[in-house]
Amino acid sequence: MMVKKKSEDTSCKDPAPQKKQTLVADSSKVTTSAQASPTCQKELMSPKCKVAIITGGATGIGFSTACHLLKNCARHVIITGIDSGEGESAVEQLEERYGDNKVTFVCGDVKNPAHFEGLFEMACEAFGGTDILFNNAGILQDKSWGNEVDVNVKGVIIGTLLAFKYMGKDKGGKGGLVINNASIAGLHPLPGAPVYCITKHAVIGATLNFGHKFHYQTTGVRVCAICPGSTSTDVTENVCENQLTPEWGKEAERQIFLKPAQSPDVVGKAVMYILRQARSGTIWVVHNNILKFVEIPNRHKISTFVKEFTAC
Ligand SMILES: NC(=O)C1=CN([C@@H]2O[C@H](COP(=O)(O)OP(=O)(O)OC[C@H]3O[C@@H](n4cnc5c(N)ncnc54)[C@H](O)[C@@H]3O)[C@@H](O)[C@H]2O)C=CC1
Ligand SMILES: CCCCCC(=O)/C=C/[C@H]1[C@H](O)CC(=O)[C@@H]1CCCCCCC(=O)O
Repeated sequence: MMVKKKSEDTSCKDPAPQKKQTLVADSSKVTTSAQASPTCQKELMSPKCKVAIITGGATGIGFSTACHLLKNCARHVIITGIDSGEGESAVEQLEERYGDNKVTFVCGDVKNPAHFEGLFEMACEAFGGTDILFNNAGILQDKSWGNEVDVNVKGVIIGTLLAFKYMGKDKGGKGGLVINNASIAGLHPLPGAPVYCITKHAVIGATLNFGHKFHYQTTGVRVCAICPGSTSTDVTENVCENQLTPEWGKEAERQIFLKPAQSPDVVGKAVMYILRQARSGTIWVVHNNILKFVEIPNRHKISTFVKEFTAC
Protein backbone atom coordinates (compact mmCIF):
# COMPACT_ATOMS: atom_id res chain seq x y z
CA MET A 1 0.00 0.00 0.00
CA MET A 2 1.25 3.50 -0.84
CA VAL A 3 2.01 5.52 2.26
CA LYS A 4 1.75 9.22 1.54
CA LYS A 5 4.57 11.18 3.14
CA LYS A 6 2.47 14.26 3.85
CA SER A 7 -0.03 12.43 6.07
CA GLU A 8 2.73 10.82 8.12
CA ASP A 9 2.73 12.15 11.66
CA THR A 10 5.33 10.80 13.98
CA SER A 11 4.45 13.24 16.74
CA CYS A 12 2.64 10.59 18.81
CA LYS A 13 5.62 8.27 18.98
CA ASP A 14 7.26 8.07 22.39
CA PRO A 15 9.63 9.73 22.98
CA ALA A 16 8.83 12.75 20.81
CA PRO A 17 11.21 12.67 17.86
CA GLN A 18 12.19 16.33 17.65
CA LYS A 19 12.00 19.16 20.13
CA LYS A 20 9.94 18.04 23.11
CA GLN A 21 6.72 20.04 23.36
CA THR A 22 4.98 20.05 26.69
CA LEU A 23 1.42 21.19 27.09
CA VAL A 24 1.12 23.56 30.02
CA ALA A 25 -2.32 24.19 31.46
CA ASP A 26 -2.30 27.78 32.67
CA SER A 27 -4.17 27.04 35.90
CA SER A 28 -3.86 30.59 37.25
CA LYS A 29 -6.11 31.74 34.44
CA VAL A 30 -8.43 28.76 34.23
CA THR A 31 -10.86 29.36 37.07
CA THR A 32 -12.20 32.86 37.41
CA SER A 33 -15.05 32.28 39.85
CA ALA A 34 -16.64 29.26 41.51
CA GLN A 35 -19.81 29.92 39.59
CA ALA A 36 -18.08 30.03 36.23
CA SER A 37 -15.63 27.18 36.85
CA PRO A 38 -14.90 25.65 33.45
CA THR A 39 -13.76 22.32 34.83
CA CYS A 40 -15.19 19.73 37.14
CA GLN A 41 -13.27 18.39 40.16
CA LYS A 42 -14.15 14.82 39.30
CA GLU A 43 -13.20 13.35 35.94
CA LEU A 44 -16.18 13.71 33.62
CA MET A 45 -15.03 11.05 31.17
CA SER A 46 -12.09 8.73 30.60
CA PRO A 47 -11.01 7.73 27.09
CA LYS A 48 -10.76 4.10 28.24
CA CYS A 49 -13.07 1.75 26.29
CA LYS A 50 -14.74 4.65 24.49
CA VAL A 51 -15.88 4.71 20.88
CA ALA A 52 -15.02 7.91 19.01
CA ILE A 53 -15.75 9.41 15.62
CA ILE A 54 -13.16 11.90 14.32
CA THR A 55 -14.00 13.79 11.14
CA GLY A 56 -10.91 14.64 9.12
CA GLY A 57 -9.08 12.12 11.31
CA ALA A 58 -6.60 10.81 8.76
CA THR A 59 -4.21 13.77 9.03
CA GLY A 60 -3.03 16.60 11.26
CA ILE A 61 -4.87 17.37 14.48
CA GLY A 62 -7.50 14.66 13.91
CA PHE A 63 -4.84 11.99 13.42
CA SER A 64 -2.95 13.14 16.48
CA THR A 65 -6.15 13.00 18.54
CA ALA A 66 -6.78 9.45 17.30
CA CYS A 67 -3.27 8.58 18.56
CA HIS A 68 -3.99 10.03 22.00
CA LEU A 69 -7.36 8.27 22.29
CA LEU A 70 -5.86 4.90 21.36
CA LYS A 71 -2.81 5.44 23.58
CA ASN A 72 -5.30 6.00 26.40
CA CYS A 73 -7.08 2.71 25.66
CA ALA A 74 -10.08 3.87 23.64
CA ARG A 75 -12.02 0.89 22.31
CA HIS A 76 -12.36 2.02 18.70
CA VAL A 77 -11.84 5.16 16.63
CA ILE A 78 -13.73 5.79 13.39
CA ILE A 79 -11.84 8.32 11.29
CA THR A 80 -13.27 10.02 8.21
CA GLY A 81 -11.97 12.14 5.38
CA ILE A 82 -12.30 12.86 1.70
CA ASP A 83 -9.03 11.23 0.61
CA SER A 84 -9.08 7.44 0.74
CA GLY A 85 -5.29 7.20 0.23
CA GLU A 86 -4.71 9.29 3.34
CA GLY A 87 -7.29 7.21 5.20
CA GLU A 88 -5.65 3.89 4.33
CA SER A 89 -2.25 5.23 5.30
CA ALA A 90 -3.58 6.52 8.63
CA VAL A 91 -5.20 3.16 9.46
CA GLU A 92 -1.93 1.40 8.66
CA GLN A 93 0.05 3.72 10.97
CA LEU A 94 -2.48 3.55 13.80
CA GLU A 95 -2.74 -0.26 13.66
CA GLU A 96 1.02 -0.55 13.65
CA ARG A 97 1.18 1.54 16.84
CA TYR A 98 -1.94 0.47 18.73
CA GLY A 99 -2.91 -2.95 17.39
CA ASP A 100 -5.44 -4.41 14.96
CA ASN A 101 -9.17 -3.70 14.85
CA LYS A 102 -8.90 -0.42 16.75
CA VAL A 103 -9.56 1.95 13.88
CA THR A 104 -11.84 2.21 10.84
CA PHE A 105 -11.58 4.75 8.03
CA VAL A 106 -14.75 5.81 6.22
CA CYS A 107 -14.33 7.98 3.15
CA GLY A 108 -16.92 10.71 2.98
CA ASP A 109 -17.83 14.37 3.18
CA VAL A 110 -19.08 16.05 6.38
CA LYS A 111 -21.46 18.13 4.25
CA ASN A 112 -23.35 14.94 3.43
CA PRO A 113 -25.88 14.11 6.20
CA ALA A 114 -26.35 10.54 4.94
CA HIS A 115 -22.60 9.85 5.18
CA PHE A 116 -22.48 11.36 8.67
CA GLU A 117 -25.49 9.36 9.87
CA GLY A 118 -23.88 6.21 8.46
CA LEU A 119 -20.98 6.70 10.88
CA PHE A 120 -23.28 6.73 13.91
CA GLU A 121 -25.21 3.72 12.52
CA MET A 122 -21.94 1.84 12.03
CA ALA A 123 -20.87 2.60 15.61
CA CYS A 124 -24.29 1.44 16.88
CA GLU A 125 -24.15 -1.86 15.04
CA ALA A 126 -20.49 -2.66 15.71
CA PHE A 127 -19.96 -1.23 19.21
CA GLY A 128 -23.36 -0.42 20.69
CA GLY A 129 -23.00 3.35 20.18
CA THR A 130 -20.70 6.36 20.10
CA ASP A 131 -19.26 8.18 23.13
CA ILE A 132 -17.22 10.96 21.50
CA LEU A 133 -17.57 13.01 18.32
CA PHE A 134 -14.64 15.23 17.35
CA ASN A 135 -15.98 17.67 14.74
CA ASN A 136 -12.52 18.35 13.38
CA ALA A 137 -12.71 18.43 9.57
CA GLY A 138 -12.11 21.91 8.21
CA ILE A 139 -10.57 23.81 5.33
CA LEU A 140 -8.91 27.21 4.91
CA GLN A 141 -9.88 28.14 1.35
CA ASP A 142 -11.67 31.45 1.03
CA LYS A 143 -11.17 31.16 -2.75
CA SER A 144 -14.06 28.65 -2.71
CA TRP A 145 -15.85 30.13 0.27
CA GLY A 146 -19.27 28.56 -0.28
CA ASN A 147 -17.77 25.11 0.16
CA GLU A 148 -15.67 26.38 3.08
CA VAL A 149 -18.81 27.57 4.89
CA ASP A 150 -20.50 24.22 4.24
CA VAL A 151 -17.58 22.12 5.47
CA ASN A 152 -16.62 24.25 8.47
CA VAL A 153 -20.09 25.22 9.69
CA LYS A 154 -22.70 22.91 8.17
CA GLY A 155 -20.49 19.90 8.96
CA VAL A 156 -20.37 20.88 12.65
CA ILE A 157 -24.14 21.45 12.82
CA ILE A 158 -24.96 18.16 11.07
CA GLY A 159 -22.56 16.28 13.35
CA THR A 160 -23.83 17.82 16.58
CA LEU A 161 -27.50 17.26 15.73
CA LEU A 162 -26.70 13.62 14.94
CA ALA A 163 -24.75 13.32 18.19
CA PHE A 164 -27.85 14.50 20.07
CA LYS A 165 -29.96 11.99 18.13
CA TYR A 166 -27.68 8.98 18.68
CA MET A 167 -26.00 9.81 21.98
CA GLY A 168 -28.69 11.88 23.75
CA LYS A 169 -30.05 10.38 26.98
CA ASP A 170 -33.47 11.72 25.99
CA LYS A 171 -33.26 9.52 22.86
CA GLY A 172 -32.18 6.36 24.71
CA GLY A 173 -28.43 7.05 24.39
CA LYS A 174 -25.74 7.21 27.10
CA GLY A 175 -24.80 10.87 26.71
CA GLY A 176 -21.23 11.71 25.75
CA LEU A 177 -19.05 14.43 24.33
CA VAL A 178 -18.83 16.56 21.20
CA ILE A 179 -15.63 18.58 20.73
CA ASN A 180 -15.68 21.16 17.98
CA ASN A 181 -12.39 22.18 16.42
CA ALA A 182 -12.74 25.95 16.04
CA SER A 183 -9.54 28.02 15.91
CA ILE A 184 -7.96 31.01 17.53
CA ALA A 185 -9.39 32.63 14.39
CA GLY A 186 -12.81 31.97 15.96
CA LEU A 187 -11.93 34.51 18.64
CA HIS A 188 -10.05 37.25 16.83
CA PRO A 189 -9.91 38.62 13.29
CA LEU A 190 -7.93 37.02 10.48
CA PRO A 191 -8.63 39.71 7.87
CA GLY A 192 -6.70 37.99 5.10
CA ALA A 193 -9.03 34.98 5.32
CA PRO A 194 -12.26 36.60 6.53
CA VAL A 195 -14.65 33.83 5.52
CA TYR A 196 -12.56 31.16 7.28
CA CYS A 197 -12.53 33.42 10.32
CA ILE A 198 -16.32 33.88 10.12
CA THR A 199 -16.84 30.11 9.93
CA LYS A 200 -14.71 29.61 13.04
CA HIS A 201 -16.64 32.32 14.92
CA ALA A 202 -19.74 30.32 13.94
CA VAL A 203 -18.21 27.19 15.47
CA ILE A 204 -17.80 29.10 18.74
CA GLY A 205 -21.48 30.11 18.44
CA ALA A 206 -22.46 26.50 17.78
CA THR A 207 -20.59 25.42 20.92
CA LEU A 208 -22.12 28.09 23.15
CA ASN A 209 -25.61 27.17 21.91
CA PHE A 210 -25.46 23.38 21.64
CA GLY A 211 -23.31 23.25 24.78
CA HIS A 212 -25.78 25.33 26.82
CA LYS A 213 -27.25 23.69 29.90
CA PHE A 214 -30.67 23.79 28.20
CA HIS A 215 -29.38 21.03 25.90
CA TYR A 216 -26.92 19.35 28.29
CA GLN A 217 -29.60 18.74 30.91
CA THR A 218 -31.79 16.86 28.43
CA THR A 219 -29.16 15.10 26.31
CA GLY A 220 -26.26 14.47 28.70
CA VAL A 221 -24.03 15.34 25.74
CA ARG A 222 -21.32 17.87 26.59
CA VAL A 223 -20.36 20.20 23.74
CA CYS A 224 -17.00 22.01 24.01
CA ALA A 225 -14.66 23.76 21.59
CA ILE A 226 -10.92 23.81 21.14
CA CYS A 227 -9.26 26.79 19.47
CA PRO A 228 -5.77 25.90 18.30
CA GLY A 229 -3.29 28.58 17.33
CA SER A 230 -1.06 27.92 14.34
CA THR A 231 -0.30 24.21 14.19
CA SER A 232 1.97 22.47 11.70
CA THR A 233 -0.50 20.58 9.49
CA ASP A 234 -1.66 20.54 5.86
CA VAL A 235 -4.29 23.24 6.56
CA THR A 236 -1.51 25.81 6.76
CA GLU A 237 -0.11 24.73 3.36
CA ASN A 238 -0.80 26.99 0.36
CA VAL A 239 -2.52 29.57 2.58
CA CYS A 240 -1.51 32.38 0.25
CA GLU A 241 -2.82 30.78 -2.96
CA ASN A 242 -6.17 29.72 -1.49
CA GLN A 243 -7.53 33.13 -0.46
CA LEU A 244 -9.73 35.62 -2.31
CA THR A 245 -6.92 37.87 -3.54
CA PRO A 246 -3.11 37.47 -3.53
CA GLU A 247 -2.84 40.44 -1.11
CA TRP A 248 -5.33 38.89 1.32
CA GLY A 249 -3.49 35.58 1.00
CA LYS A 250 -0.18 37.24 1.91
CA GLU A 251 -1.77 38.90 4.94
CA ALA A 252 -3.32 35.62 6.15
CA GLU A 253 0.01 33.84 5.77
CA ARG A 254 1.86 36.63 7.60
CA GLN A 255 -0.52 36.48 10.57
CA ILE A 256 -0.70 32.72 10.81
CA PHE A 257 3.07 32.32 10.77
CA LEU A 258 3.94 35.22 13.11
CA LYS A 259 5.01 32.64 15.69
CA PRO A 260 6.36 29.12 15.16
CA ALA A 261 3.57 26.59 14.65
CA GLN A 262 2.96 24.15 17.49
CA SER A 263 2.88 20.38 16.96
CA PRO A 264 -0.51 18.69 16.38
CA ASP A 265 0.48 16.39 19.24
CA VAL A 266 0.00 19.31 21.64
CA VAL A 267 -3.55 19.82 20.36
CA GLY A 268 -4.25 16.08 20.77
CA LYS A 269 -3.14 16.37 24.42
CA ALA A 270 -5.40 19.37 24.92
CA VAL A 271 -8.34 17.40 23.51
CA MET A 272 -7.65 14.71 26.16
CA TYR A 273 -7.77 17.37 28.89
CA ILE A 274 -11.10 18.71 27.63
CA LEU A 275 -12.46 15.18 27.38
CA ARG A 276 -11.63 14.48 31.02
CA GLN A 277 -12.38 17.82 32.65
CA ALA A 278 -14.25 20.46 30.66
CA ARG A 279 -17.81 21.47 31.37
CA SER A 280 -20.32 21.73 28.54
CA GLY A 281 -20.29 25.00 26.62
CA THR A 282 -16.68 25.83 27.46
CA ILE A 283 -14.15 27.15 24.95
CA TRP A 284 -10.42 26.39 25.16
CA VAL A 285 -7.42 27.93 23.41
CA VAL A 286 -4.30 25.86 22.81
CA HIS A 287 -1.63 28.17 21.49
CA ASN A 288 2.17 28.11 21.84
CA ASN A 289 1.79 24.81 23.76
CA ILE A 290 -0.33 26.42 26.49
CA LEU A 291 -3.95 25.55 27.22
CA LYS A 292 -6.23 28.36 28.38
CA PHE A 293 -9.91 28.63 29.22
CA VAL A 294 -11.73 31.39 27.31
CA GLU A 295 -14.08 33.39 29.46
CA ILE A 296 -16.93 34.78 27.37
CA PRO A 297 -17.80 38.08 29.07
CA ASN A 298 -21.29 38.72 30.36
CA ARG A 299 -23.02 40.92 27.78
CA HIS A 300 -24.06 43.43 30.45
CA LYS A 301 -20.41 43.99 31.40
CA ILE A 302 -18.98 44.51 27.92
CA SER A 303 -21.20 47.36 26.79
CA THR A 304 -20.95 50.99 27.87
CA PHE A 305 -24.04 53.16 28.12
CA VAL A 306 -24.21 55.90 25.46
CA LYS A 307 -27.78 57.10 25.03
CA GLU A 308 -31.38 56.08 25.56
CA PHE A 309 -33.80 56.30 22.61
CA THR A 310 -37.54 56.53 22.76
CA ALA A 311 -39.86 55.59 19.89
CA CYS A 312 -41.20 58.58 17.91
N1 LIG B 1 -3.43 23.81 11.57
C1 LIG B 1 -3.78 24.92 12.20
O1 LIG B 1 -2.98 25.86 12.37
C2 LIG B 1 -5.15 25.05 12.75
C3 LIG B 1 -6.16 24.19 12.38
N2 LIG B 1 -7.43 24.37 12.86
C4 LIG B 1 -8.52 23.50 12.49
O2 LIG B 1 -8.17 22.15 12.74
C5 LIG B 1 -8.96 21.31 11.93
C6 LIG B 1 -8.12 20.20 11.37
O3 LIG B 1 -7.20 20.73 10.46
P1 LIG B 1 -5.66 20.34 10.43
O4 LIG B 1 -5.43 19.10 11.16
O5 LIG B 1 -4.91 21.54 10.81
O6 LIG B 1 -5.40 20.17 8.86
P2 LIG B 1 -5.55 18.92 7.91
O7 LIG B 1 -5.69 19.48 6.55
O8 LIG B 1 -4.48 17.95 8.17
O9 LIG B 1 -6.93 18.24 8.36
C7 LIG B 1 -8.16 18.50 7.80
C8 LIG B 1 -8.82 17.18 7.53
O10 LIG B 1 -10.16 17.42 7.14
C9 LIG B 1 -10.45 16.56 6.05
N3 LIG B 1 -11.52 17.17 5.27
C10 LIG B 1 -11.45 18.27 4.48
N4 LIG B 1 -12.63 18.51 3.91
C11 LIG B 1 -13.46 17.54 4.37
C12 LIG B 1 -14.80 17.24 4.14
N5 LIG B 1 -15.55 17.98 3.31
N6 LIG B 1 -15.35 16.18 4.76
C13 LIG B 1 -14.59 15.39 5.58
N7 LIG B 1 -13.31 15.62 5.83
C14 LIG B 1 -12.75 16.68 5.22
C15 LIG B 1 -9.18 16.42 5.28
O11 LIG B 1 -9.20 15.23 4.51
C16 LIG B 1 -8.16 16.39 6.40
O12 LIG B 1 -7.93 15.08 6.83
C17 LIG B 1 -9.64 22.21 10.91
O13 LIG B 1 -10.98 22.40 11.28
C18 LIG B 1 -8.87 23.51 11.01
O14 LIG B 1 -9.63 24.60 10.65
C19 LIG B 1 -7.70 25.38 13.76
C20 LIG B 1 -6.72 26.24 14.16
C21 LIG B 1 -5.37 26.15 13.70
C1 LIG C 1 -5.40 27.71 10.33
C2 LIG C 1 -5.58 29.08 10.80
C3 LIG C 1 -5.16 29.27 12.17
C4 LIG C 1 -5.23 30.69 12.51
C5 LIG C 1 -4.44 30.92 13.67
C6 LIG C 1 -4.08 32.34 13.90
O1 LIG C 1 -4.68 33.26 13.44
C7 LIG C 1 -2.99 32.50 14.75
C8 LIG C 1 -2.41 33.64 14.86
C9 LIG C 1 -1.38 33.79 15.86
C10 LIG C 1 -0.02 34.01 15.27
O2 LIG C 1 0.63 32.82 15.03
C11 LIG C 1 0.72 34.79 16.32
C12 LIG C 1 -0.32 35.35 17.18
O3 LIG C 1 -0.06 36.05 18.09
C13 LIG C 1 -1.67 34.97 16.73
C14 LIG C 1 -2.63 34.59 17.79
C15 LIG C 1 -2.84 35.59 18.87
C16 LIG C 1 -3.98 35.15 19.71
C17 LIG C 1 -3.81 35.49 21.13
C18 LIG C 1 -4.01 34.29 22.02
C19 LIG C 1 -4.70 34.69 23.23
C20 LIG C 1 -4.44 33.71 24.30
O4 LIG C 1 -3.35 33.15 24.34
O5 LIG C 1 -5.34 33.53 25.10
